[in-house]
Amino acid sequence: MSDLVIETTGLRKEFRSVRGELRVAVQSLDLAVPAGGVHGFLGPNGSGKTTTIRMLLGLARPTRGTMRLFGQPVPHRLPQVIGRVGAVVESPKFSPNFSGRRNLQLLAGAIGAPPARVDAAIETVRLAGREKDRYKAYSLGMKQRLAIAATLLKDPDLLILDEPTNGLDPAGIREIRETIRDLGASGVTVLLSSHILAEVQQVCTSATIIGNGKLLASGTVDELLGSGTSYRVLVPDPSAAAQALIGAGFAPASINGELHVDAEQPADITRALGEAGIWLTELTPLRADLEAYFLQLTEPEELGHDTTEVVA
Ligand SMILES: Nc1ncnc2c1ncn2[C@@H]1O[C@H](COP(=O)(O)OP(=O)(O)OP(=O)(O)O)[C@@H](O)[C@H]1O
Repeated sequence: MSDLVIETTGLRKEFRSVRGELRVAVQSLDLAVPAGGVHGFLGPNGSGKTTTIRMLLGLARPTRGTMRLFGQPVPHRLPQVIGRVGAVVESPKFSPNFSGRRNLQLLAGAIGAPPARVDAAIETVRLAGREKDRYKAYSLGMKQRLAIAATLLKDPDLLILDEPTNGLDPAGIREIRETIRDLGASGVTVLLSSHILAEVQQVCTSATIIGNGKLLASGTVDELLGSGTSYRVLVPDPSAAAQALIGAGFAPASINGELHVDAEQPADITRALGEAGIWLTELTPLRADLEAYFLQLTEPEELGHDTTEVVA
């Protein structure tokens, strides 16, 4: 049996506007989320993250393609696996005049979860000490953490969080990120949808990047960043340096009077130039983070929706 917690193949979702225009929200999406850790589902606004999540949870019907949760085909066998899945996709309805704890107790009663799980969930999302305050007195971040606590009541193996830090202030964002990291470390598989690159880089072990509903890249965050990086090399005599680098097996590019060189390690560049008697004035990594990579992948996609594959 597959050890993937989430698997989609050729997933596609089309919407038709009131004027009859076709919009392809998700196209040919192959998503593979391994068990354990926090998996980022990264894409700009409108790239199809929520639509994909809604299909996985049986809230929207795919136009085409297959989906599996814990190896079981969904939506066909969703009733058999949904008990293992917790999801925060939209703001859940809590009673404003009840405390956070009371709200969780009511929910636990409704789904038949053991009462002891309420306090465990409060502890996990770091609401202890504030659990007896009324829900309406909670900050947005606390409300979001209570929503996560609600999903923990059934002790899920998979937690799906759609943009959980949206609308939060920096302190709220930090608390949610710490909570998500804790959950990933505790053995729950988390799918974290986000349009924030830094968030995925900080919190996730692996990620899938989508743009315009299409898969752009997938792998561990380290793989996505790549072991090789491009460096900007500043030297007093760029043409002499370019000759030396070519002689050492590099392929330098001259861009606006600067040399850009791909290398596994910056020391490889320093050594090659040093051996030719050329001393650097500056050596700067050009793709130091996921952000540059993400922009490089998604920028052309921002131009418009590709509906060229619409013909069914
Ligand atoms: N019910 C719907 N009817 C028509 N179009 C829709 C519907 N739901 C989503 N879309 C369109 O599908 C595309 C993908 O939207 P989706 O909400 O899945 O993106 P997203 O990546 O979750 O973005 P965001 O972070 O802004 O929520 C968008 O162009 C959106 O307008």
